[in-house]
Amino acid sequence: MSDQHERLEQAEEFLNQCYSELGKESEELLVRLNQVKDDIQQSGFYTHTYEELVHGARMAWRNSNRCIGRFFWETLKVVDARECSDEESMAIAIFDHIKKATNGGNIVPYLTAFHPAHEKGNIRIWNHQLIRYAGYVTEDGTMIGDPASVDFTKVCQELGWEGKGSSFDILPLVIQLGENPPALFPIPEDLILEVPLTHPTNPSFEALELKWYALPIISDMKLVIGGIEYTAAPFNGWYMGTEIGARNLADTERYNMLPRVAELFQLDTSREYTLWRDEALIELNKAVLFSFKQAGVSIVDHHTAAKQFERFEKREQDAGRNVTGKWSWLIPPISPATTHIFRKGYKDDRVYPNYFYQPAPYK
Ligand code: HEM
Ligand SMILES: N=C(Nc1cccc(CNC[C@@H]2CCCN2)c1)c1cccs1
Repeated sequence: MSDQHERLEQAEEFLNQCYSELGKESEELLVRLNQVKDDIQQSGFYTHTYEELVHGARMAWRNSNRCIGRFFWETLKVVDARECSDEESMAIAIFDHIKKATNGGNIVPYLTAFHPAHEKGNIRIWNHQLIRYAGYVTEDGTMIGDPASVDFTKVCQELGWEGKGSSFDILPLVIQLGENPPALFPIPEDLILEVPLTHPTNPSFEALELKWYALPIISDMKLVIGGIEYTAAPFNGWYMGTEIGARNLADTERYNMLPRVAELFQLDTSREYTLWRDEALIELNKAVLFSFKQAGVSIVDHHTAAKQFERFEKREQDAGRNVTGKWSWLIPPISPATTHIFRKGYKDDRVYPNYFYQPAPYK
């Protein structure tokens, strides 16, 4: 099938569902379908109305099989940045996204949509997340910062960026428009909200000098709505505590903090069966949730998140829609069997609109 015919099919499927969910009259839908059919036959492309873009981005979140946070899918705010045609105006739109989404700690889920593929040049944001810590391997092979960022940190250095060399250097924004060379923008420090980590009952915890950033904002996925591909559409939510406490700071191939936490709590690390790793994990996750709450920064624990997901499942059933999911991502990394998710099966079917991985623009 030609990609024009394919795009028309995807457009019709999306518009039918979108207009039905928005309760629009069939007359309005028919007019729109004819217009889109003409546009695609003329140019192989069509442009979403703002309303279609907003609802499409929300549907894509609702269809994200790996996301436990989908209860809030209808609250996603969408900024239309499709007019941005140069790297500077994109950087400004991205800084504006960070500011509005952070909202002093009371995080608001936002998505900013830059112009889709097919128009002007293909836009890519090279960052995995807009706010993330750098990773360095020193000459003697020691690791500083986030090991997950080592490759991207090297790319930023090759583009002329110089980090301070600390464990928590915020990486610059890297934007590429079409075949232009990538443009590099340090993120203004006053836009970055961070939470220093303390423990509710162990005051010596702060000696670890740990912190994490408040705003998780994914910037390397592609939003596909009705056959139109938004290759730069950064979106943020708030963190689930385990992402920071059970993975980012705990994984041996990330900040690998469990031995240091065990030492602080004087746990017996001589044998696995003392479950010192598990105890250190719980203390670290308690510290993350406690610190974010203390700082007035939105975060959700994995038990509450699972309960919200259960309410999402019920509401989707009531709406006559099947809930698709990827079990291995939906269960939390600690105490998974204490959630209802553990005992359920989910079909990992691909439903559109949705968010997708795309090849790294550098390597
Ligand atoms: C509002 C609070 C939210 C919470 C607490 C939340 C929670 C999560 C968690 C814990 C994951 C698994 C991440 C991992 O294990 O690396 C995830 C995945 C995902 N979420 Fe959400 N989410 C939220 C909002 C959003 C929003 C606003 C969107 C998009 C509009 C979204 C789309 C996704 C997608 C596409 C994935 C899969 C990412 C991948 O495959 O790597 N989520 N979410
Ligand atoms: N809370 C969040 N966490 C999240 C969501 C999507 C993707 C990610 C990052 N996932 C990739 C990492 C690295 C491999 C496995 N997990 C985190 C959100 C980020 C943006 C919106 S919600």
